[in-house]
Amino acid sequence: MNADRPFLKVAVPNKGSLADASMQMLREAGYKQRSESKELMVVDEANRVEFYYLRPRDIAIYVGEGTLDIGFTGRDMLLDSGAAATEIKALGFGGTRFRFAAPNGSGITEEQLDGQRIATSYPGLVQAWLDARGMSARLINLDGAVENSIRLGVADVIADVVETGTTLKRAGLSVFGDPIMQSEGILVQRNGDVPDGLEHFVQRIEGVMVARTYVLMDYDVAAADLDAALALTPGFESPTVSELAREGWYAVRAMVKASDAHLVMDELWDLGARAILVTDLAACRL
Ligand SMILES: Nc1ncnc2c1ncn2[C@@H]1O[C@H](COP(=O)(O)OP(=O)(O)OP(=O)(O)O)[C@@H](O)[C@H]1O
Ligand SMILES: O=P(O)(O)OC[C@H]1O[C@H](OP(=O)(O)OP(=O)(O)O)[C@H](O)[C@@H]1O
Ligand SMILES: [Mg+2]
Repeated sequence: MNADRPFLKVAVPNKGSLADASMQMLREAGYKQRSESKELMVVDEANRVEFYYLRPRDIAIYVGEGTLDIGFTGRDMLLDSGAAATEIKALGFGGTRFRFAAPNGSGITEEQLDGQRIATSYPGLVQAWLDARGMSARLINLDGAVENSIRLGVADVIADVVETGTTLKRAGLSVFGDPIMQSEGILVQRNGDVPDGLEHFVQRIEGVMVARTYVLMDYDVAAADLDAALALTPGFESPTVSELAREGWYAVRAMVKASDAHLVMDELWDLGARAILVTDLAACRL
């Protein structure tokens, strides 16, 4: 199958918050992944894909330079890097906000950032935010643990990734102003470039995302209640309706959002549907 096409080269985070979720998604999509954390690359011969394990911050750069075809990274890291790469798919994990924060009770506002020392690991994002407002500040570029920088006297405010807010709270800091951006794990490709094999790769990832979010629901319903039941379970495109051996009854099969499944089952039951079954999806191609 596709034996003559070149191997698709895919960058995967080797550590950090996106690494496990990216590898898990790839495994669910049927790809071979590394079995121990020291492996730098894996060749999946059967699927004609090579996986390279890299720092998440570097991934958009490799893809933008054309060394690798596509990669898993964070939206914040892509924009911070300024690499010639484009987001092609949001992946539904690694959700964070990028925000300014200052010591509790400081009362500082965004308008007062001119001339301040701002510590961050994302200088590209912060500089773009300042430029857009015609402001200037001294950026203190740190590798990580940015929340410590104010206490240690190298900065007045920070701009950093916030997920639960626990790290900020422990450091005695509070966010101020609007979020600079919302981030999540994304798939990136080189600007304007559609490498061979990309379509199937993206379809597999989309299949995993749908299989995670939807369940398959089957139920039996009397003809008189069929329309009301179908309105509750419109499916992804259209539900399958088949006649039952029992006169005047139908069997229905439809995809339902997993988060709504129990509510939908309650409502179907109330309108007279019976034998309501829910099945997890292992994979799909829609
Ligand atoms: N606590 C978190 N929860 C979820 N996603 C996060 C969290 N921290 C960072 N991220 C996201 O993960 C991506 C990579 O950040 P991460 O902190 O994993 O990289 P890093 O700082 O280079 O690695 P490390 O922290 O291991 O040195 C970014 O897009 C970021 O928004
Ligand atoms: O809001 P929270 O749930 O506390 O998560 C946010 C923290 O997680 C990340 O740190 P990480 O562990 O990646 O360390 P780093 O700062 O050294 O990158 C990020 O840089 C914040 O510090
Ligand atoms: Mg980090």
